[in-house]
Amino acid sequence: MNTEPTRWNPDLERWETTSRGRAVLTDPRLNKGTAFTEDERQALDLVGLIPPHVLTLEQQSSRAYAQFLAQPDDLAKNVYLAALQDRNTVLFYRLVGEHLDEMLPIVYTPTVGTAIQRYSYEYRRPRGVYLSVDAPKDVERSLRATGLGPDDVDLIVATDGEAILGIGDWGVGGINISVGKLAVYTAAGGIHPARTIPVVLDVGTNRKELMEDPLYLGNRHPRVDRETYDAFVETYVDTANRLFPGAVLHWEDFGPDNARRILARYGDRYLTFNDDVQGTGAVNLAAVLSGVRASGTPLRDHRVVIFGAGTAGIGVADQLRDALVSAGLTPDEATRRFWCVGRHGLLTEGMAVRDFQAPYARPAEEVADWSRDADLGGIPLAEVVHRVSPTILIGTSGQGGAFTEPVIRDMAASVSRPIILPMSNPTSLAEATPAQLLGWTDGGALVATGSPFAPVTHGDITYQIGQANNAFIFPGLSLGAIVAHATRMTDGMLKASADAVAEQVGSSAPGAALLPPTQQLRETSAAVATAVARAAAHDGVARATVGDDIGSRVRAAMWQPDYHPVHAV
Ligand SMILES: NC(=O)c1ccc[n+]([C@@H]2O[C@H](COP(=O)([O-])OP(=O)(O)OC[C@H]3O[C@@H](n4cnc5c(N)ncnc54)[C@H](O)[C@@H]3O)[C@@H](O)[C@H]2O)c1
Ligand SMILES: O=C(O)C[C@H](O)C(=O)O
Ligand SMILES: [Mg+2]
Repeated sequence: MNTEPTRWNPDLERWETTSRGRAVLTDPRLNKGTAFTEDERQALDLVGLIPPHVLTLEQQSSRAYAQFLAQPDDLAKNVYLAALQDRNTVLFYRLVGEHLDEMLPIVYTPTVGTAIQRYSYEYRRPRGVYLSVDAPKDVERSLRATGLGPDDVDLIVATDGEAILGIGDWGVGGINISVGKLAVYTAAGGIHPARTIPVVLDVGTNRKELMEDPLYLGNRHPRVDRETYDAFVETYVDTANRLFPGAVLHWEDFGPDNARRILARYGDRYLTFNDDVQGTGAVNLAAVLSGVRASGTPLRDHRVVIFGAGTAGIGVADQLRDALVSAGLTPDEATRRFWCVGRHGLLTEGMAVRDFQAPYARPAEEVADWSRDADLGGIPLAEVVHRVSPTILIGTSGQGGAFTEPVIRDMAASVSRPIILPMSNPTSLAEATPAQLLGWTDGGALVATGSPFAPVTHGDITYQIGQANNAFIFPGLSLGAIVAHATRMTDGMLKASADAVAEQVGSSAPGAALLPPTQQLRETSAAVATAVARAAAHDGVARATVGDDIGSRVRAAMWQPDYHPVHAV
């Protein structure tokens, strides 16, 4: 029996609650603050607990916007919005939705990175579920404590905090990347906020300053050994899947080995995906496809250098390679179009590489007379670019400024419209800024970046900078899977998401962005979800019927930030 005092009644589209008085005001799902109607105030025992005048949601939103603008800096804005989210779900999403361009960078990349680093200092209230490797027996109890039943959850985002954006290990503070991704899911993908759970798997931290910080809120020990780690992840997956069998399991910001191992272990058994590997691969493919269109050179003729051969970099390579195969190359020919550069330079045969990097290692004879850098212990980016003359250069290294002027000028010397995608986050870790890239290539570069950048004027053209961030993929990807009742996330669904994003880019006129504008993220996500649901049906993993009305079904499934009646029971 469900003993929760509050439930959403989907048939009557209203909340039903046995709570009264302050308990109603402290539940962000129910709370409307000064917008509670006279009748609700009477029925829910709120009379006298809120000032008498009733405001509309629109009035509340414009007041909240003024409060937001009055915050002194981006971190304070993030904290302000988090507090609003804790008080009033609808108002939070109404405000964020009305100012998506301005607020996405606050609740999500890049400011979410600062909020994670400052987590134990800015802490106000808990949000989400904190699972500790030291208490695996409590995993079930903690997930049940959400009060959600088997049919109540569409999506769980989990991180272990080891590889947050490009800023590394931030332990329990990682919960904020799960929270931030879910905010994007709802604001941009219309995922019902009450049907999601943010999770952090606290397996310790290797950051000494956190372990020694008296205010640090996570487990104060190093990350556990692999066996303990795997057993804990297994407990999480089993329990989450048993309690919430329909939910998408989203993995975020795991270290490269764990990210790949988890995906390999669970990808074929559950409805699950790794955002950094697969979401990033798909958004990169979308950016490349629209760049290729603008470059005038067919996809099958491109050469790709990827700087940063980790979770994201190889995820990007894998999906791009599949696209080259679809464009007519053999798998082997396609693989040979990639030169991947890691922390010891170009991946070459004979180097100690990770198994997922191995297919891209270049033959020793090819590079025999290429110059090496003794400090690096291998062939540096500049030499690779000089030898290869790539048409596409992608940054997934987390090394701010790594695309230097000589490297970019060298690339542009042989390619008139080089596609250059510095995808690392947050902003300070971008491999180059759009202004630099457009300056060094005299406006020739086709640029998109992982973090948001303002437009750049060069000569008499103003260049819009598309954001090659997986935020263009994951909301629609999961929404499509949810609407189709998919049982797996297939490669076909990922490819469909990339194609759908690329199709949303209308123009390849000079200065046009390679990706759709952030302000249109809701429309883009609806298009992605529709394509993904169709792909799920095509791949035989959809349990729901996916017919001609799928576009309208997707739109109807998208949650909107509007107040609904709160009914006293
Ligand atoms: N735009 C997006 O949607 C998106 C998505 C995921 C990740 N990213 C960004 O990509 C970056 C990497 O993330 P990740 O999850 O792949 O991390 P990761 O740790 O798995 O990979 C980083 C890789 O960079 C390489 N590297 C590190 N130092 C280097 C150096 N000095 N020279 C050359 N290579 C070096 C290594 O090969 C390493 O494997 C981060 O900044 C992250 O924000 C962007
Ligand atoms: O979180 C983002 O902004 C994109 C990506 O998942 C990342 O790790 O950088
Ligand atoms: Mg990430």
